[in-house]
Amino acid sequence: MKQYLDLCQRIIDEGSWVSNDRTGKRCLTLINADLEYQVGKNEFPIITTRKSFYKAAIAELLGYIRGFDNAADFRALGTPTWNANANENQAWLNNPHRKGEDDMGRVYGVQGRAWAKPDGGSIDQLKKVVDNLSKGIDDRGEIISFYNPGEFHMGCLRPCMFQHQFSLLDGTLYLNSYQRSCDVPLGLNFNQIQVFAFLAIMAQITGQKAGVAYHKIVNAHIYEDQLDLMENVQLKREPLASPQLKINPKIKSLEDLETWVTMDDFEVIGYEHHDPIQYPFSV
Ligand SMILES: Nc1nc(=O)c2c([nH]1)NC[C@@H]1CN(c3ccc(C(=O)N[C@@H](CCC(=O)O)C(=O)O)cc3)CN21
Ligand SMILES: O=c1ccn([C@H]2C[C@H](O)[C@@H](COP(=O)(O)O)O2)c(=O)[nH]1
Repeated sequence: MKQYLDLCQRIIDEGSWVSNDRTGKRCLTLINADLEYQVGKNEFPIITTRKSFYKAAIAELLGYIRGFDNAADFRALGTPTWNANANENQAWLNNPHRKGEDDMGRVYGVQGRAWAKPDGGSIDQLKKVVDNLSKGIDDRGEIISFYNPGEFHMGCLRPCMFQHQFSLLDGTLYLNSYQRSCDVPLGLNFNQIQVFAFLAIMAQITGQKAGVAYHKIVNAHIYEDQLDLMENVQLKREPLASPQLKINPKIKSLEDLETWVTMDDFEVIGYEHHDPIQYPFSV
């Protein structure tokens, strides 16, 4: 929690104003932040200075794992977070590749599970990594990349957390996640949980011991209409103790994640938090 608050304060103290054409808003922006999560020690990096809807964050991750390309599937799993990008952004609504209501196009999970090969067929990046890690193999390329510039025009948004690399060292599993663009008040609240949970889940289904997750953020920003709430409400609050994430131990394979797992299989034990804050969202 402290590293999150320190990043917010750094943006306020050292950030520069940048105008953003896509949203038509200005952002207070900082380049480069490195966050670390102790997954092996189960120090769950959930925000306590406001109420965090952590189940929605995990539902997003599960949707990426399942290769979803539709905001309705995300809603059914328990998160409304893709509704606006699928249905309210004019550039995407005008895009001939959009297949109708709720379609997100070839984003995140589609790239992770079905990266199109130029010579036909597709690549399931996630399955390859799971299969290797389950056998104790780290070929120094256990990478899941969502960043496919050749298909940006076929999706509603370029991926923000665009790459995850797993490493096995001395019987411990590590994760390095890379994020090109981060809405710190809204997105990072979810992204921290997702990086942590991704390592915890992958360790569990591959039978490895979880270690540390390293989260690199390049462009970290606060939108102009979020700044007052961050500076004068959230940063005035005292953080509370970090809780633990409990994942149903019956989840043992990628197939389990693809079929029967729901948000009931994830619980945060002892989550104390301050009141919710509703930050404005930019589409
Ligand atoms: N501007 C922007 N910021 C983002 O963080 C973001 C995007 N766009 N587009 C794609 C995804 C969608 N994500 C989202 C979208 C909405 C919330 C949000 O409204 N969160 C609320 C509660 C949501 C709920 O009720 O479950 C929050 O208070 O955290 C968070 C992340 C993260 N990403
Ligand atoms: O997981 C996510 C997804 C999105 N975001 C934020 C970061 C930016 O504020 C927008 C995306 O806008 P771009 O113009 O494509 O950079 O969404 C996030 O923080 N986390």
